Amino acid sequence: MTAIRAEGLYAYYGTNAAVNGLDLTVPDGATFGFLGPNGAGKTTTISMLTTLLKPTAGRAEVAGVDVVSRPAEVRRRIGIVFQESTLDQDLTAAENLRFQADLCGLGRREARGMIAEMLDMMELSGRSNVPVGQFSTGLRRRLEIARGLLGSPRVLFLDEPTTGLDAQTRAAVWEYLGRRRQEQGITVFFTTHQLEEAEHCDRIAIFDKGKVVTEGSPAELKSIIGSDLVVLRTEDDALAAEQLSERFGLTTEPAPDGLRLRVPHGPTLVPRLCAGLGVTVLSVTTTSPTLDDVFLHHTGSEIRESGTKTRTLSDIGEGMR
Ligand SMILES: Nc1ncnc2c1ncn2[C@@H]1O[C@H](COP(=O)(O)OP(=O)(O)OP(=O)(O)O)[C@@H](O)[C@H]1O
Repeated sequence: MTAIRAEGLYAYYGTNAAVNGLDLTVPDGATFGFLGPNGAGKTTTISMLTTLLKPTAGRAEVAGVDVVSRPAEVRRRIGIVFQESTLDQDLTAAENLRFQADLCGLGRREARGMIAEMLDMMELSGRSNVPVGQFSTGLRRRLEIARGLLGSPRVLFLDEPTTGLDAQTRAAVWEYLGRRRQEQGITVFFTTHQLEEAEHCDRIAIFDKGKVVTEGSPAELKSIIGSDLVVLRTEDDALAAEQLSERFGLTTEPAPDGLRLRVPHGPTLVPRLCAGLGVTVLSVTTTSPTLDDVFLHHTGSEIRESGTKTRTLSDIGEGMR
């Protein structure tokens, strides 16, 4: 079964198309990353798929149910973890979950069992009676995920689930989600603007300006870039560039860290290059394509937020192929 299917989905705020004709298919049981920069329309997409916002046009099904015509049924089959915390700070961890269990319509006995199970799985059992106001950001996030999983959803939606978490807590959250997915086969759909996070996915859709620009597994998407970046520092870079062009037909670009070139398979080619050059090689590094490269390749801009180095298409070798 398909967990999520969207066809020609649009969301307008006034005249601004936040989601601009989205087509999407998420297989059952997948961990699917919806990757895009700030303002791309990720939250708006999640809002439509979770029935919180009515699409301006188009249709979408979640767990086989239409989000517009049968919203209550969709809600019974999904869990949501919002970008901002929606926990009640004055209630304890267990009370927050009990409140959610009531909303899910779980019976008393069933609720008690599930709450204990969730707290245990998220390693929060020892804190069940602590008010959430006393929780760290990481603990709150864990509790929110526990709450999202409480009604045994078929599809769990998470909007930027690990934003603001340190690396250790982020890793723990992914471990919990992975375990849950294995045990219950749920589909995990999450948005992120952090490329490292997308490595946890079976599939990724790169989303920009309200549209999916490409989709596939991380490996498939990286293979589209198809080449490794080699940075070569020699005793005479100008001469090395000349020889690489004449002897190997390779185009290079001078950069502050050395000569940059793109080759199909760096580890195989680099020893041949070094041996064939009549210039002493001081250092050489080979880097495989990253999702950052993939994003840049498809959108012409970087996903990273301002304040970091701006790269251009030539950095990923667009001009060399
Ligand atoms: N309630 C609203 N009213 C008007 N415009 C909105 C509203 N919510 C979002 N937008 C606009 O729609 C576009 C998409 O916003 P959205 O929050 O869906 O993006 P996002 O990809 O989730 O961004 P972020 O990563 O910053 O959360 C943006 O231009 C935003 O300013």
